Amino acid sequence: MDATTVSTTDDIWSPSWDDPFEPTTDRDDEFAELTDALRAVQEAVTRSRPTPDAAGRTARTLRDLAARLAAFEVGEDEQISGRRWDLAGRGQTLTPALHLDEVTDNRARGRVLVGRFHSGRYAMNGGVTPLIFDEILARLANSCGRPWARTAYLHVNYRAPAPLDVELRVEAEFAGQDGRKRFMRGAMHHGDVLVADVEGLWIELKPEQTQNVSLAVGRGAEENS
Ligand SMILES: CCCCCCCC/C=C\CCCCCCCC(=O)SCCNC(=O)CCNC(=O)[C@H](O)C(C)(C)COP(=O)(O)OP(=O)(O)OC[C@H]1O[C@@H](n2cnc3c(N)ncnc32)[C@H](O)[C@@H]1OP(=O)(O)O
Repeated sequence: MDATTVSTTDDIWSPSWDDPFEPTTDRDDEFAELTDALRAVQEAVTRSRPTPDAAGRTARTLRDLAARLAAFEVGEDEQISGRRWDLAGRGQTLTPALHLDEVTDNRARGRVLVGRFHSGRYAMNGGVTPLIFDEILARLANSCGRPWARTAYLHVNYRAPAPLDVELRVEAEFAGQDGRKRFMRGAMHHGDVLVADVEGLWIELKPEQTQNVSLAVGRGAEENS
């Protein structure tokens, strides 16, 4: 079968794959594998032009997987996604996987490669650049045991289109502190080309600001009703 032929036969779309919910012992980092696979699905869906039949079958498979994972649902403080600090991408798939090579108390360096899933037509989508900057600046702002701080602003300058499928270098610098305010700077390069730069402000949270804001919003709504 050549690469342009789309097969809708059952041997392709009902593969005899391992049941992912059967316990196995031969994988050393199953959750990392799960998020890598999810990224692969995001990329493959974006790159494909399936027949309606193939799209429908794939959708049913994905919905089935979502329903089966729902059996393992936990609260946000117990979830793994976003909290795997040891992994590029932290076990989440919203932000492209950022490989951090260095984080000190005042500098951070990393690498990222984005595919067509994050494309804004032949170059990185403009909303993705702040996601990557937020990731590296937040990691630096909150590094070395500093109390938690949240983003107050990110000012991004887009200097050149960011190419897809090549490694981009991302750097961050702790530019200064004034009380609870932490001033951050960052830049993204492709080779020698400056793709974007950023200034950001992080504000150290007061203890009451580290609570679950969704619950606070819910309480407010009840009180107001
Ligand atoms: C337990 C939580 C932990 C969270 C952190 C996780 C980090 C994990 C690390 C790595 C992960 C990788 C990636 C994940 C990223 C996650 C982090 C985000 O993206 S956070 C989501 C987006 N940001 C928000 O949702 C903030 C929403 N805004 C607020 O909550 C408040 O505005 C807050 C806390 C930022 C400030 O509110 P106030 O009431 O505490 O502060 P006031 O007293 O108004 O201001 C303090 C000083 O800051 C200045 N300021 C505040 N906002 C400013 C602004 N926008 N521009 C300029 N100055 C501002 C003020 O003028 C003031 O300055 P003067 O002390 O008078 O000199």
